[in-house]
Amino acid sequence: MSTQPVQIIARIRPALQDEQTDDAISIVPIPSEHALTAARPIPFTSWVSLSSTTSKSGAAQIQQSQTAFHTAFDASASQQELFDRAVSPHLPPLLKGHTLTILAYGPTSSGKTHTMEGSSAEPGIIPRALRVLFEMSKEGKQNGDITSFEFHMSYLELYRDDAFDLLVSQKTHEKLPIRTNARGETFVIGLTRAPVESFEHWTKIFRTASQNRTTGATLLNRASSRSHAILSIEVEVVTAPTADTREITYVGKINLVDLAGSENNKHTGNSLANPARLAESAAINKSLSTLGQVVHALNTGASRIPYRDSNLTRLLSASLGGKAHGKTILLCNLAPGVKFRSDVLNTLNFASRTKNIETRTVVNEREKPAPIEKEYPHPHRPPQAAHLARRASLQSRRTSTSLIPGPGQRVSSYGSAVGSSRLSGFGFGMGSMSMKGMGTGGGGIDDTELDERINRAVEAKVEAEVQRRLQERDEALEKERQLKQMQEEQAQEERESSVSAATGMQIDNGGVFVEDDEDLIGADEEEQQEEEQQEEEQQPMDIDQGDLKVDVGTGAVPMSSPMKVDSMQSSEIVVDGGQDAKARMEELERKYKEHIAQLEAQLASAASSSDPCPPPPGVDGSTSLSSSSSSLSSSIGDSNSLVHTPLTLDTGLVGTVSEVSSIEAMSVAERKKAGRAYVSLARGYTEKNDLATALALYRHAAMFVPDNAKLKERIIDVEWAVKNGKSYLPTPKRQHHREEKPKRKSKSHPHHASRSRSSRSLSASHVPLESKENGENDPSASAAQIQQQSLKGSKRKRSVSREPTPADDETDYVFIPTSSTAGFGTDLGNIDEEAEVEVEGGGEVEADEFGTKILRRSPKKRMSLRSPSVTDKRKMLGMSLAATELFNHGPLETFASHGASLVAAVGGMSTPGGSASVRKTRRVSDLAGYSGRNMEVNGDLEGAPSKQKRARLV
Ligand SMILES: Nc1ncnc2c1ncn2[C@@H]1O[C@H](COP(=O)(O)OP(=O)(O)OP(=O)(O)O)[C@@H](O)[C@H]1O
Repeated sequence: MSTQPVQIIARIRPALQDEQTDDAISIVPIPSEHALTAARPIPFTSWVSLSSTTSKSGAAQIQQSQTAFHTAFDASASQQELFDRAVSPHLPPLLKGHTLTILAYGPTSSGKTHTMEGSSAEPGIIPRALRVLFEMSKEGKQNGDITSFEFHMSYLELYRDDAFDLLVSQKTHEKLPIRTNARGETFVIGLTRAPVESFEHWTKIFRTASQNRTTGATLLNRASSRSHAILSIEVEVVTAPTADTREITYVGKINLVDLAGSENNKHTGNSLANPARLAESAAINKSLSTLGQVVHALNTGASRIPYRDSNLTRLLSASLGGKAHGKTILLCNLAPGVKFRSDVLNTLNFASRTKNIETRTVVNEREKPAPIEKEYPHPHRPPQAAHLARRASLQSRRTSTSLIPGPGQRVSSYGSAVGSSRLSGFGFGMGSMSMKGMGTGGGGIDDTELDERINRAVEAKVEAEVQRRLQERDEALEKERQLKQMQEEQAQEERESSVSAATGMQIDNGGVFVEDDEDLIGADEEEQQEEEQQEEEQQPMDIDQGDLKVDVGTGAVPMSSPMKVDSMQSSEIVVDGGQDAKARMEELERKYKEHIAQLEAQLASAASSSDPCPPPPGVDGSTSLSSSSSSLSSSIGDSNSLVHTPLTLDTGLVGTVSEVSSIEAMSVAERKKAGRAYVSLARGYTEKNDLATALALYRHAAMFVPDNAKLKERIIDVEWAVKNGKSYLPTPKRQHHREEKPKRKSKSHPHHASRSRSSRSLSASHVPLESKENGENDPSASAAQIQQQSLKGSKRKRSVSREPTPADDETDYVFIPTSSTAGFGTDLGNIDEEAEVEVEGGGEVEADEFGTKILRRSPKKRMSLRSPSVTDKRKMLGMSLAATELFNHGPLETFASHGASLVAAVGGMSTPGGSASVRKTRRVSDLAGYSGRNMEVNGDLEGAPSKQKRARLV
């Protein structure tokens, strides 16, 4: 591919009327010796000499400049002479697929428009070139060299750097978008591409279009062009086939650019009085400045050519520099006179830089595809066919760089342009075209395809943008959701804390729990944790947004209606489900009390009879819990709805079918809890020496934990004692301090104080069972005494007067309720403070940090402190509510396995608290069975009775 420099041509116009003539600018032919003696002939023929001038002070204002031009025309040169010497020689190649670009450059009023367009009397380069092109085409057709030819034209102006279609009426034309594709090819979207039938036809179109161009009057030019005008003529010529070649289609193009002139506002008279004119001037000068920068960058070999800095340079990029192809002529119009000296100097400098720019010569041709491809489809294509096909493919590829579309679909609004269409693209470069014949030739890009490509590209970009925004929105929503979830979790934790506080259940370092028969059931620390975890997983109880939904796992009886728990209430659960719920709770409480009273009556009856567990009223002996016909579970609830079939387990225990099935449905943790509850209850009877009842309860406990060896041994021991009429008292339980769990969540809450008080109320409810019947050892009474004493003392350290009781010899530890004599409801007001309490009269009372005081009679034995986990508390609450619900509505099967044990455990400890003062807090927590389990004063039930134990028992 050959290259060629930009042709630099100068033309100085004659002085106009009223213009002074001087010799400031002169054209001097280059002496022959300069041109011919050089080793390489100098292609320039003329020098344009700019004489120096001096100011009044004598200093040189403008240095003399001599710029060599390929061709220079003085004021005497006619339009015809200019055309013949500078343009005409370059036209024939257009019919062979070449591209020619002519740029008219120079200051305003230097004769650019005159040179390009001219007048009817003195036509300029454009009409002359068109006439010649038509004539050559016709001549070629006449002599048979050309089969056919077609002309198309487009005409646009860049007004203030915006493109407007001059083939559209100025009233309706609108700014057209200019696009540059990935290959750096620039085109104008929607530009009309009008077919031209003849030179006359073209003249008519062009004349009308030129009237659409924006012009304005300045001091220098009454019809000054205010825009850059670009006329593009495409010439498609189909040559006739010869003996050696087939039919070839050439697509040549000539771009004729009439640039607006650089303006000196001092000379043109543009002022603030006419801001629009100033803006036009600024736009013109800016675009020309960018053009100069582009030329300078090309000259200096800069890595970046600022084509994109203006639409003018974008559109001229195909004619200037790197990717430019075709021949480019820079026609520098010069104006005479001192007045134009500086503008002329700038033009000369521009020309001087431009002449070093080279463009590539590219021929845009397309040979008619050989039909052989159809006759010899691949892979059986003969060598000749393959060669032709490859050649055609290469041609197509070469022409596929074209941005000039084929016949457009859009009908031009240009009146006389019959069959005209809107160009969807516009380009300058050689070979940058795909003409009408391209479609049949299979190469190039036609209008439709180009539009489709553009649409696809735009759609892809739009889609990508939409996707990006959607993703951003999704991310924002996800963040919002996560934030909301975090807030909900936080709120729920606070609610749980509040609920725990309301029920008297501590989340952190809760109340004191005395380890009872855990060892009997086998709940060591590790197992406890595992159990809690299991509970966490199995426990579907959910506290959400104030709705307390209770489900107690496998033995679950969901609440028929979620109750709102108002966490703001302390000391007791306040059912915030309206008056109905409140009434229902009161009804449940009433029924609960009735059952407690009933149970106590049964127990009292059992104690006075030989049957340790007499059936409740209305229940016959078949509904037994044990072989001794105890019917504790059946005594609770409506027994008529049960099928009580005695069932003997391998433990020797008997339960009902329904109860066994319910037990089977329970989780391991639930079974253990139920077992512990029964063991606790049994212990109470053991300590009352009601061994028959205790045995029945132990056996029933074994139904829940049939594999517990310790429990089996306990049963054997008790059976032995019953059988032999001996008393039996379990060895005091080994005590140990269970490590308190770290706080799960400790959040600052305004109700912490009340929460603590409520928890202490629960702690105060931890009254040992043995105190029930032992008046002297009644912890309530003791607590009253101690409390009265403690109130007299200091907050931090008080002396407590307490007389040793006989029971102290048997019971190692006594719980001292600190809240009230009844153990519930009344706060002392000083229980927030940790206190050490000295016990007068032997022993000492310790208080945990929550105020629950423990009388330690023997320093050898200590209480075991354990805090319930959150899971415990949840379950406690859930089970208690479920049990309460079961009282009223639930199936007895479930209640028999859950509620019976719970209520039974509660029944053994309720009396000390005083039923009259039972509050909801107590009711709920007690119903959970937790209090009964943990309040038990222990004996050590580890292992089978030793010989010493047996001896003692005997
Ligand atoms: N070679 C010439 N012979 C006679 N008159 C000329 C010649 N060149 C220019 N003129 C006259 O000079 C005046 C200005 O010319 P023209 O409008 O072509 O300048 P221009 O460079 O196009 O100005 P602008 O940049 O402001 O559009 C016109 O009246 C035109 O007829």
